[in-house]
Amino acid sequence: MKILAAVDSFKGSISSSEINDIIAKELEIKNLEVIQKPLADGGEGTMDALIDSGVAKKIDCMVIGSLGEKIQSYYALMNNGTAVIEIAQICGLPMIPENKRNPLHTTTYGVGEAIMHAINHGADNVVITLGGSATNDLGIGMLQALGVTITDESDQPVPLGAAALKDITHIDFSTCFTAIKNITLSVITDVQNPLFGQNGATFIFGPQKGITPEDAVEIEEQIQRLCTITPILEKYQDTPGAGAAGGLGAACLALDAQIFDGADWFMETLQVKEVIHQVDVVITGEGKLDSQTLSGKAPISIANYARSLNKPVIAIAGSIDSSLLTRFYESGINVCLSVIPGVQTLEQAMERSQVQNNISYISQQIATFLSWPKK
Ligand SMILES: O=C(O)[C@H](O)CO
Repeated sequence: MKILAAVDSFKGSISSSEINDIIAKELEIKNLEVIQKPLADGGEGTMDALIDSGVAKKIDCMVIGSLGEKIQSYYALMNNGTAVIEIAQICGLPMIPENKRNPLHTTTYGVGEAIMHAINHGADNVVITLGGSATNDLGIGMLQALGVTITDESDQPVPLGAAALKDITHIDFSTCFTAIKNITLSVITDVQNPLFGQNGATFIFGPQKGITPEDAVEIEEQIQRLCTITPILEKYQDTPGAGAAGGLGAACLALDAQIFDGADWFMETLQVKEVIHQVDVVITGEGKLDSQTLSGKAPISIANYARSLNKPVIAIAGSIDSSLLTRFYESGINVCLSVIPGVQTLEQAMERSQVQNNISYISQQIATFLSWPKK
């Protein structure tokens, strides 16, 4: 029997490749054949999943972090010339201490620097994964790093951070570096929100980044104003995903980027669908199987496709929202298994060696079941 192990990372605990390795080891003891595919949906862990699977190499780069200081970051450069840049590794919220979280001063400048670094390393296709940012600067920092002219009424470049949005009187995309016009730019967004409005970037995601209600109103007004003076931003203000990463989505769209669904892009890139054709059973899952999983996360994309081929799907997870089981079944998952063998605190259940043990435990159960009856 052939099995596909394609489980997304258990965020904050263990990577996709490590989980698949544990599953493969336990199943192979029972003489089951396992094909492994790392899984990600464009969110945290996307670059690592590509690097771990060997389809991309890790390229280190020094860029400006969200607080304006130089930081060591990296991106994934695939053998086909596609660079994948996870903005959460450059201006991500968890990268800065809580007392320093303030979008008035945080910037996306480093994202632009990473894009240029990748182009200088031969990338002709750059995929930016948006989400988990500490910024709300409408992508102005990134645009500045890419040569877009952004000036105040004295024709001076404006400082970094959303506090300077109010000073901008002129945005000119025509000065954007030619190198950007010569590559294909794509974005994968973690949310579908528009740029502004009650459901937009600032009001929905600003508070988690430390925006005060008063600052939110001011930033919102400035973003709307900048759209009215910049037709290319205005064009994309309502596009789903424009509000991702504090408006970085809109800035990327203005650079002519195409928006992709993260899970689909990943499955396509790692040819996961082709493998589903070859196997008898699919094992997928992620840290939490919940309502977010149902809104297009990678395990659901896999399960959907497997169902279309009539292949059974086992989903494993650290926690399962049991009120949604019917919806998981309808989406192509045949059984949802918790990896937790007994009572554990959240802290224990997320501790690395405990997670490894838990995944071994559930893999042994699956292996015993799938290898029956003994020949
Ligand atoms: O970074 C953010 O603002 C959120 O993750 C939504 O994209």
